[in-house]
Amino acid sequence: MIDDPGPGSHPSPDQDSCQVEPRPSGSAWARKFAFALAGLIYAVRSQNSFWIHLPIAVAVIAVAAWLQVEAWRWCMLVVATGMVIAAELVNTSIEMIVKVLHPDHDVRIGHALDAAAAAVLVTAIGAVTVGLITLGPPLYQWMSD
Ligand SMILES: Nc1ncnc2c1ncn2[C@@H]1O[C@H](COP(=O)(O)OP(=O)(O)OP(=O)(O)O)[C@@H](O)[C@H]1O
Repeated sequence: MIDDPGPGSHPSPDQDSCQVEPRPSGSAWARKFAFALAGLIYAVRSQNSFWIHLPIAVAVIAVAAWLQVEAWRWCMLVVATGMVIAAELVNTSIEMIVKVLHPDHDVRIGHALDAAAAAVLVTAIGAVTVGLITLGPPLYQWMSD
């Protein structure tokens, strides 16, 4: 029987083969969720970018709740905010993998890291645009009342 290393630990190369895995059971799904949650917690604690993203996300959610916006506005805000956080997680993952696998300076690695950072920037610009379009009119309405 293979020891379960738990979230935050990783299988050795011989365990990490390309065999077709059996359908995950309930506890296997719980383990997958625990690994993902561990990754989220680690990224938030180690990346100062999240110290900007998360307060903004909380503020947007608070304003939307306070204004009691319609469901479609909630959907837009949740998707836009989720995309920024997801892009930041992928960017964090790429940065950390590069630091382990290729810590030496390489122009191609630089381009790859820049592209990953650009993905975060693009989603952030999109999220700001969505925020203005979805929260702007209800905020204006509230100020006019
Ligand atoms: N190994 C490398 N080779 C070439 N360029 C690199 C390399 N590592 C970093 N860079 C350049 O430095 C930039 C910043 O990379 P880095 O991984 O330090 O991002 P950061 O967001 O500043 O990291 P941190 O999370 O440590 O604050 C990259 O976008 C890239 O242009």
